[in-house]
Amino acid sequence: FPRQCMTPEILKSRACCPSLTQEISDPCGFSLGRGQCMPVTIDSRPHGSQYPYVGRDDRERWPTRFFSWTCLCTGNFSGYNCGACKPGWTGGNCDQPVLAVRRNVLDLSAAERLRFISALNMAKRTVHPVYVIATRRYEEIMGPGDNTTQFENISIYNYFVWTHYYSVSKTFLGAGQKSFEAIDFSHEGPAFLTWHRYHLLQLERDMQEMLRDPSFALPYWNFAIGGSKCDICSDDLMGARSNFDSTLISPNSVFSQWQIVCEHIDDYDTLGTICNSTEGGPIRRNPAGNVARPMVQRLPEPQDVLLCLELDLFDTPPFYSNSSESFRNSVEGYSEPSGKYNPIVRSLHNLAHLFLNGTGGQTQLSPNDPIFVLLHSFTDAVFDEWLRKHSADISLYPLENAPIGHNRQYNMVPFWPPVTNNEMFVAAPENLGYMYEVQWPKRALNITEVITITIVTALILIALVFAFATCVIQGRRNKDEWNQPLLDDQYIHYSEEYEKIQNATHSVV
Ligand SMILES: O=C1C=c2cc(C(=O)O)[nH]c2=CC1=O
Repeated sequence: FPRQCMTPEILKSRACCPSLTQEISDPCGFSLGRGQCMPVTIDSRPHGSQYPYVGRDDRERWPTRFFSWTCLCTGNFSGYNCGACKPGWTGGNCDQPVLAVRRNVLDLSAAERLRFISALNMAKRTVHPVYVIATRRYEEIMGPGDNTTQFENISIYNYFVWTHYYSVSKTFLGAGQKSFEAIDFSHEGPAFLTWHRYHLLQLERDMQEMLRDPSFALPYWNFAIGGSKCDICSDDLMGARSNFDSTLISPNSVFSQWQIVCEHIDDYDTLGTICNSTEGGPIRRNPAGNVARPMVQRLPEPQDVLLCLELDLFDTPPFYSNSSESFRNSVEGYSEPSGKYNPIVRSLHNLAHLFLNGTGGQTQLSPNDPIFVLLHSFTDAVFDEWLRKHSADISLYPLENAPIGHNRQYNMVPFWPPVTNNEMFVAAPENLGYMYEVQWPKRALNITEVITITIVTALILIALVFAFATCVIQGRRNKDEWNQPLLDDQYIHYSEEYEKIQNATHSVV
């Protein structure tokens, strides 16, 4: 939540509507016509049966356990106090369009690579200018004393890690009780794509602000290249493998110095606490090194992307990790790329995570490895291509009965101000101020097409051979017919000459 809202008084008031001017009684830039303080709207439709509790988790009916009033901004204004612009707009009045172009990280020049890595490193070291994180559940958020609350500052990049952690953490059911595990506000459901889209957009916008460059764009990693080589694991990009420890990053990369957050998952679950901003151990990464699971030692194939793009339905009941014929479940990677659910399969996004075999392969920790940013940028590019290719309408996104957090109108956890899944189910270039520069692979032919083309080619060849043979034979015949009279003429001619000579010879003799 915004730092400004974390005083005991504002928490108790249940309204987080900061002022944009210095005037306390002017919430949300109201006097400037930018917005006003309004009640939060929440999704009240039924969710799937996977989560059986009511009132046990702060993330239910998000964000109303904490706040029921928020800034609602007008026109192109947005943000926690309506001081920012909607994605795609910039300038003091948010009336200038801007488009960030997300490119293949391998296409960046040496200077662009350096700039991107330095920007990530700066985000890792810069305190988030707006948001602070809760380190306790709501029940324990106040104190110690009357004047404090359990919130901490965090860096821009670690905030990106923390929001992912918070969305996937288990439900604490009480001391000594096992936490409830079958809950995930950002995976295994339709919100997987919309949630991660907003997650990236938030980081991109935070970095744009940090760099004062509204056109800064996150690049992507096309992980669908097959084989077992991590092509972005070089020291000028995400860091090569260390020569000293094969599960660490080379000391020549700045990422070898990054320390991860949220690594004590078991402690949080047992104590009922929440990950804080304390940094700990290094990023671990061992691409293609999971010898116990040969299936995750290879990256997805280019054709896998094309297969999932063919699926017409965005998601299918039960809108979960066992959905079949679902574009979302295929690109997320719990089914075969062509849509068939298979419990032992890991494909596309999941396979890319598991291939990394380390920090980037564990859901509660994965964004600590900056490869996460590039991996999800490509996953989002596939989502955007699917939206475009199928001219997708919001009616394809389930309104109800998806797992908790995944219904169309649910406010994505833990983002503030509230933003629904609905709002991210739109084509990015026209609505969100960014686009992808991607060369999609060419479609491979299916078996019927291969057989048809082989037969047609064979028939054409036979026809050509036949036509050629006919021409040759015809040519010979014609040649005979043309030559015959000439020979005959000549023969007669020579015969006559010969006879004349013979006669002359005889008369001489
Ligand atoms: O970070 C992630 C790690 C994952 C591992 C799997 C899996 O299929 O086992 N899925 C994951 C998603 C992640 O986001």
